[in-house]
Formats: sequence, C-alpha cells, structure tokens
Amino acid sequence: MLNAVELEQWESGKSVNDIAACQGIRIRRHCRPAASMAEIEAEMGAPRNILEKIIWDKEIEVAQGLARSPLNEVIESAGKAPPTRDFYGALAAAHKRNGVPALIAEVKKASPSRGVLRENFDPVEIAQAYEKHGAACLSILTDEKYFQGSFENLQKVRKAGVKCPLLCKEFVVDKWQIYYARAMGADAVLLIAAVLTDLDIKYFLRICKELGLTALIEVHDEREMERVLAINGVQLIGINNRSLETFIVDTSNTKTLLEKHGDAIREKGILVVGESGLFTPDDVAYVQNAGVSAVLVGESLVKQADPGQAIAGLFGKELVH
Ligand SMILES: O=P(O)(O)OC[C@@H](O)[C@@H](O)c1c[nH]c2ccccc12
Repeated sequence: MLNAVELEQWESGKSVNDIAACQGIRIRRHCRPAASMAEIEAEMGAPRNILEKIIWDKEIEVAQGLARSPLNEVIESAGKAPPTRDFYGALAAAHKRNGVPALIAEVKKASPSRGVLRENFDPVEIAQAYEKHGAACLSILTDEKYFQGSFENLQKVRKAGVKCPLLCKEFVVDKWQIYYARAMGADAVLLIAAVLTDLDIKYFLRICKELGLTALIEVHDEREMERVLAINGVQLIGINNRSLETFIVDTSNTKTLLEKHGDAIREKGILVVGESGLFTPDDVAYVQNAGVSAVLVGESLVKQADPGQAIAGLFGKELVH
C-alpha cells in the first residue's frame, strides 16, 4: 500500500523533495533512514541549516522508533489513551477571561540557539508551577538531541495530574509520531509548514482529527502563511518570530503577517499564537495589538528561578483560571 505522499510521487514522477521545492520548502528529506549520516551526506552534501539537520536526524530516529514500537501497536495504545482535553477551547476561554493573550507555557530545558536554559530541570515541577500561575496550556519539548526533551517528560507531566491541555513539541515528519504523541498523553501536536508539504499537512490533520488532537500549524513567512490558509480545517496557526533556519528572532514578523492576513484568519475562526522571543509585558502587548489570541513562551519563563512567578512578570499581572 502506498501512502498519500508516495502515491502523489508515483503519479507525478516527482520526488518528495521536488514536490516540496515547488511549494517553496527549502528543507530536504534524505528518505534513507537505514543509511549512516556519512552516506547520506556523501549523496546530498551537508545539511544546509540547523532545521534540515534536525529533520535528517529525525528521519532516522523515527525509523528506530518504528522498529521498537510498530505502528499497529502505537495506534492501538493511542486508541486506549484517556480522551484529549480541548487545547483550542482552553486558549479561547483564557483569552476571553484574562483580556490578554492566553499563555502556552513551554517546558524547555535547552535549545540549539541558546544552549542549556536551566540546570536542575524538573519538568513536572515546572509544569505544575505554570499551571498554578494561570497558564492555559503547556508545551512539552520532546526532541532529545537538540532540546534535551523527551516523550517521557510528556508522559510524566500528564501522569502527575496536570490538567492543562498539553502540546507535544516535536518535529513531526511521520504519522507514527502523531500516534505516539497521543499514546503518551498529548492533546495537541505541532506541525511545521517549513518542513511539511501541503499534502503532508492535510494528511496529518486528518489523523489529528481522528484522534481528537488539535494541530498547531507553525508558519514563519508569507509563503507558508498562504499555503496554510488554503488548507481546510486549520484551527490554530502559530507565527514563529524565530527562523528555525537562521535563528534570527524578530517579533515584527507576527505584525507583518497579520497585517496582511488578519481578515482572512478572523473570517475562518482561526486563532493565532505568537511564538518565541517574548520577554516583557511590552512584547506581549505588541503581539496582542498585532492580533494574536495566545502566546507561546519558553526561555523567558524557564530561565527565572521561579518559572511560575515569572508569568505575572511577563504579563504585568496575575493570570487566573
Ligand atoms: O523560548 P522562546 O523564545 O520563548 O520560544 C518558545 C517557542 O516558541 C520555541 O521553543 C519554538 C517555536 N517553534 C518551535 C519549533 C521547534 C522547537 C522549538 C520551537
């Protein structure tokens, strides 16, 4: 059986990377999960940027995950997981209640651009502090190699009794990861438009719908925003102020993209999340005025001695549930 991507490739005679390039996607796939990185680089050259490097490692990691936990088993455990919590609904309600963008607080130990953000990192303690201080939802980094996260952290936070809906912050390239995230307790998954073709996004959205997961679709530029707005069934769009290819952070990115597309977004009832590089109440007000209903924040909270208390500092007031 061919999957949707393979079918399109077979019908058009184009490779996955040709199709992606036609959509303006710069990230290539090696599609050789059993090969060594040296062999892959001999064929394709070195990865062109950090995001491409992460994706190349992820393709190999997913193949290893599949070998350990076959797809049918993971689908079965996803089916047995307790029901999802409403990620979209929690953001909309918190925004209304507090009059400031709803907070998705990120459980983030490290990142490739900033290194280790917090020594003595206790994911459950941080998650509970965020929840106590009014975060609407939490984002749990699961990538191990570049962010020092884990699926175990996601599972631990869920099992510790945290009630906020949880976003699995992963570099999704394969449906196996979506079922796995659900099996580990996720209520939402991130899909990155810089990495995924339109067909990938549509296919993954169907799987999310079937599992009751919310998809947060991340865009960084005009082209990605246009692609995502042309896809039916999108509920949540994240505008990343940080380029995952260059690490450059620019909060005016949110403003520029919403000036152009805000009307279309509102018409469709899509909520926008302002992501990355937010440190002060002024930063939050700036993206709020640009039109976001929620913000995704990691570094500025996780770096403080008390990440829960840091929330009131970020918003200039206490948030309530
Ligand atoms: O730590 P910051 O600058 O507050 O950013 C949080 C979040 O936006 C960032 O971690 C992020 C946004 N999109 C991503 C995709 C993959 C990994 C990480 C991210």
